[in-house]
Amino acid sequence: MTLALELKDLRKSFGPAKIIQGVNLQIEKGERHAIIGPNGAGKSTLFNLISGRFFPSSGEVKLNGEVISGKRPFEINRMGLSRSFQVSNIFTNMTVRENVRCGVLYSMGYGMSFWRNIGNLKEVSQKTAQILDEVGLLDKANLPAASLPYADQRTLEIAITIAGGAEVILLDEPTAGMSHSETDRAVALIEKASQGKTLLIVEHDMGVVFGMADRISVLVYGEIIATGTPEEIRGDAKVREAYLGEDAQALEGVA
Ligand SMILES: Nc1ncnc2c1ncn2[C@@H]1O[C@H](COP(=O)(O)OP(=O)(O)OP(=O)(O)O)[C@@H](O)[C@H]1O
Repeated sequence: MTLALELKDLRKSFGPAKIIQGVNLQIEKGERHAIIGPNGAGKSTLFNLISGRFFPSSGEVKLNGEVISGKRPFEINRMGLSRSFQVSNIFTNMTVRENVRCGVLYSMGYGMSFWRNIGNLKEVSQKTAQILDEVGLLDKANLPAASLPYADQRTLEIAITIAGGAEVILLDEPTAGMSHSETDRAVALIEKASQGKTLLIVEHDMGVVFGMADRISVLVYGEIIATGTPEEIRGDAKVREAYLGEDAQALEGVA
C-alpha cells in the first residue's frame, strides 16, 4: 500500500481547548477520502494542520512518506499538496484566465515571476486553456473573476487548485452554498479533475460524500470515531448516534 498522506497521533490545542485529539489516518495514493462530522468537530482545523497553516501541538503529518508537519504552506505546496478554501481565494481584480494562469505558472516553477522564460508561455497558455475548457469556464475566460456568479467563483477556486498540478488535493466544502444543479456540475468537475490524484474532501452534502468517496472518516470532537467505505459508515452505530437528527436522515437518504 502506497500512502499519499499519513496522520500520526495528531493533536492541536488552542489554549486549554483540545480541538484535535489524537487523529490517526492513512490515505492511499489515488484514494478519494471524505471527512465528515458535525459543526465544530475540527474538520477545518485538520485541513489547516495538513496544509501547514497551523503547526500541530504534537504528532505528525507525512506526505508521500516525508514529514511535512512544521513546514510552511508554500513548502508543502511545492511538495505536491494543494488545497482550496471554504471562502473563495481567487484574485477578484484579475480575469478568470489570469487566475488559472497563475496556478499553471506556479506549477511550472515560475512562481510569480511572470516575465521570465517567455519562450515557454505557449505551453502555459495551452495548459490554461485546457483547464478552463475542462471546468467549463472557457467562454468566461476574459471576464473579471469578481463578475462571476458565486458558483462559478467556487468552480474557479477548484480550477486554480487543480492548475497547481499537485498530486494530493484538499477541498474544503467545495459545494457549499450551491444549488442542486450547481452541485452536480461541481461534483462532475471534481471527479474528472481528480482522476489519478489523491483527494481529501471536507463536505457537508451527504449525497456528494457518499457518491464520490472511496472511504469516509467521521470526526467528532476532534477524534475520528470511524473510517470505512460508504457502506460501512452508513451501517456504523456510533456514526448514526453522532448524527442524530437531520443529518441522520441525510445518511439514510443517500444511495
Ligand atoms: N484559531 C483558533 N483559535 C481558537 N479556537 C479555534 C481556532 N480555530 C478553530 N477553533 C475552534 O476549534 C473548533 C473546531 O473548529 P473547526 O472550524 O475546525 O470545525 P469544523 O468541523 O470545520 O466546523 P464547520 O463544519 O462548522 O466548518 C471550534 O470550536 C472553533 O471555535
